[in-house]
Amino acid sequence: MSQEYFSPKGKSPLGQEVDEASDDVENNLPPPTETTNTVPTNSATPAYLTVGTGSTSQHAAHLQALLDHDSGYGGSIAGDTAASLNPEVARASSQQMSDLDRHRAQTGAIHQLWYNQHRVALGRSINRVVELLRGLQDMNVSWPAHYPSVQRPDGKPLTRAATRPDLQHTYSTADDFITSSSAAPPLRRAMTSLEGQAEAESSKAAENRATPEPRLVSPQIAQEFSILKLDLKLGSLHQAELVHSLEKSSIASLLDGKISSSVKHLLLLRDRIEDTSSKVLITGDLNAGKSTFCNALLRRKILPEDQQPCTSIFCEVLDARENSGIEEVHAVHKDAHYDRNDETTYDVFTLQELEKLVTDNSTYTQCKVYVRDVRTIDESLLNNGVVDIALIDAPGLNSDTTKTTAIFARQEEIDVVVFVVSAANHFTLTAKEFIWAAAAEKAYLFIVVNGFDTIRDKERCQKMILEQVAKMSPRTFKESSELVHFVSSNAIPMLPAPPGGPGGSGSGSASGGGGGDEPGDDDPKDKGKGKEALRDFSQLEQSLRRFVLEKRARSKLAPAKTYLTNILNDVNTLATVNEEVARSEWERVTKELQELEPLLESSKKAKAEISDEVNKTIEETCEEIYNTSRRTINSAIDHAGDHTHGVPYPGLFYAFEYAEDLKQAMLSEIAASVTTCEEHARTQTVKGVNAIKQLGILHLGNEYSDLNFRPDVMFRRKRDALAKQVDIPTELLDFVDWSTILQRQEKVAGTGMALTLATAVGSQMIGGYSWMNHALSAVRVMGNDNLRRMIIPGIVLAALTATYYVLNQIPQSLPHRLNGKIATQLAAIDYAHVNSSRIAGSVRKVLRFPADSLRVGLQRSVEQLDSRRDETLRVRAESDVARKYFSNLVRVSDHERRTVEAVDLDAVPPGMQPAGTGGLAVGA
Ligand SMILES: Nc1nc2c(ncn2[C@@H]2O[C@H](COP(=O)(O)OP(=O)(O)OP(=O)(O)O)[C@@H](O)[C@H]2O)c(=O)[nH]1
Repeated sequence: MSQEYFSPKGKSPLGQEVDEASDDVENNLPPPTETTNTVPTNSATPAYLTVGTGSTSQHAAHLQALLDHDSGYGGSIAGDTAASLNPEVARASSQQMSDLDRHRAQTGAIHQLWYNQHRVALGRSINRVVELLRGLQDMNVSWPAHYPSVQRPDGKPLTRAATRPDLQHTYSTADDFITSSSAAPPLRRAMTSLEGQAEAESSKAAENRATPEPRLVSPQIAQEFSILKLDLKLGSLHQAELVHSLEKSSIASLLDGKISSSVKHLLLLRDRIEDTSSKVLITGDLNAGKSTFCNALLRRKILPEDQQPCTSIFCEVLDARENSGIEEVHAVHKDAHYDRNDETTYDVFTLQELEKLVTDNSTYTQCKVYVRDVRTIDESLLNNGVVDIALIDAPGLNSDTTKTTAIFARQEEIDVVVFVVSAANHFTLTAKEFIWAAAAEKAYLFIVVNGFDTIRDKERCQKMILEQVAKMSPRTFKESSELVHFVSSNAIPMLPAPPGGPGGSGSGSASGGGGGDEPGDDDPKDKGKGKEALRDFSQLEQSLRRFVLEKRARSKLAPAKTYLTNILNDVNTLATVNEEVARSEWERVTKELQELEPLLESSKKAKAEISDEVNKTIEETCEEIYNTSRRTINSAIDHAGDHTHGVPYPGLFYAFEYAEDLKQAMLSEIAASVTTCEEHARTQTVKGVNAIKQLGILHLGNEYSDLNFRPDVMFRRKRDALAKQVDIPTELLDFVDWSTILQRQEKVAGTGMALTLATAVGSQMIGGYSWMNHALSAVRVMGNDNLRRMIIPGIVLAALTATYYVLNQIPQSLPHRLNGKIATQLAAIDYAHVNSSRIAGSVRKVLRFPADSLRVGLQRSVEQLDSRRDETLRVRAESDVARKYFSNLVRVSDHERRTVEAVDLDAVPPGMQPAGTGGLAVGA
């Protein structure tokens, strides 16, 4: 306990000098009219009230109440220890103090209540935002969230006149967005097809489609996003190139990663605001005096100071009470998660070994330095009785460490970032970069301009530094009197170290310059400077204490509030964009569906109708071809014997050859009729194919695949050769055309005996009965003798005549005779039917190809329309869910954002006076 180190005589641990310094400082205060201090200086009121240029009793009471209430140390005494420990003084003011105590307790309670309200409000907001983000993550899986894209492929920014739906940078707020979206063309997902494009597109299909233009955050929108902004500074690729190269799925997974880390961050923030400890990160340029500043805060030389860069690891200075009161160093192993109760995660060193430890950074990345703060709870930062504070001395910023420190600073457990800058060097580029980054994360920075003792023109230095601060962190500048301090850390005298502890030899720091007992300090000029430096430093300490303690709502809750506001802004922007996209997609697919439904119905109907029509066409064509072929072939068979086919009759001796030639000619003629039928069938087939093709083009358009029909290939195999295989042997009787002869005989009967005889002779050959009757009647007419004399020559004559006649009739009779035989044989094999069927069959086969193709095409078209409708329905359902989800998200995130914004951390708790710049201490 710090009280342990109080002088038994009631002296300050600093000795008389401190009292003097305080007195001197008080003497330097402006007249009471300017800074009303109603608290008597000899009261038990903290002596720090006398430090600075002015304060009010309310603020003193406020801080004291805060300390009393929060610390549980009751009316702990601060500042002027001589006065505070004087029992006389305490007794004299006991009555007055009891009122003051009550007031303090009251204001403390109010403050605590006020703080708790804010803490609970932000804690609940964090829970709700985590839920929102998890919901968004789920949604991002089923409906990959759209990142607005306004970047044109040609790099030119979009104008309002641009036809493509876009997002303008004016969409920074929901209201702006709505206004601009009403004027601008509707937003679309970059992957969404434009209006008029027939095909519906699902998220999945969209994923697979090539990205026509970047879908990522445009430079403008990128400005809008702070947390969900996708970090594209990867590799050597230029950001624009990277944007172009990313697919929707990649963006979705990048966003998912961002949301996950944001949820993690929020959970840590929640833990953090529930936690009563506070961490102060002390960072700055190399050799700016960070370690010296830390030591000055502790009033002990704990951390090594050197003119050359020496701090290479993060040193976290904690109250030794957190380590069972033991002062030691825990050097945390690389990659190990520090656990004080697990000694395998660290090595233990003494405080004296710290110097060696911080300069050797090969083994450890950070160390925990447990020290006993020798100061009182109202002076001490570590041992303040309210919250557990840890000071973290970071390595100096350089190109290697800046990123690490920036990451460190961004950690949610860092409540306050104290930036130490050398008064001589001002802000370096690295320092500026760091502050810019940190200012985005932490609402306020605490800036310590160190080494002020080395500056001659102090005013100019202050002016220049403040100008720089204004540019880098306007909010910090606005409260510069509280947040920007010009000090000389090495001028702060060290207190005696607690028994067994190092540092605090009672002298100033190594470089001297400050108070202490060192020789030379007797110089009144130096003494004056030392007191001035001490006063400035005390003011800094008070501000820092206020910043960490009194305003811990701000320092502790502000990061949570800032982060919540930022993430809710991002979520709101993202939700607004996606609601628009989902709505326009829903409208598009709904319209598309209205066109698709009747198209599908008519396609189905057309498919059935066309199928019937094509079947009918095929059947009719084939029937016509069959009938025509059969008629033609039959006719050819019937009339094959009507003429000699140009075959010359070579005479009796070649009658058999003649018959053979004739037969072939007749068969050829019949075969030719088959070819004619095939020709006809070919022509009809071409017509049929064309008719089907027309139907295909009409109903399927370009999708109808032409089968490249070649009519010349039809009927290549001569199946009609069958006719040539007809075997008809020529017989003698074939040469006699009995029917002709009989006709003739009937015409000439009774007119010539010779003919009658010849006929009779001939009839003998067939043994006809009627001829006998004729012969008997002739015998009766001529008498037996005459008959006997005539009979022989008559018979000869008749025979000769008949032979002559028959031989003469061959060219006329043979074709008929042969034709009859051929017809009989062809009828036996059903030649006409077989060929007609074959031809019609071929035609059917040929026509079936385009018909089947048409049917398949129509079926495919119906199926495609069907699946397009299903897909469109799916997209509509998806976008409907997305539309409702994002519209709700817009509302909820906006409401939540307002709830968070309503948590006014800067406001003064009700019933309490403002504790700002006019507070306990006025800045330098
Ligand atoms: N004149 C003067 N010198 C100072 C002041 N503060 C620190 N120094 C000196 O500056 C040098 C560097 O101080 P450190 O505290 O080691 O600086 P640091 O920023 O911790 O250094 P690294 O952590 O190594 O970057 C030391 O020699 C200090 O004595 C100051 O206010 N005035």
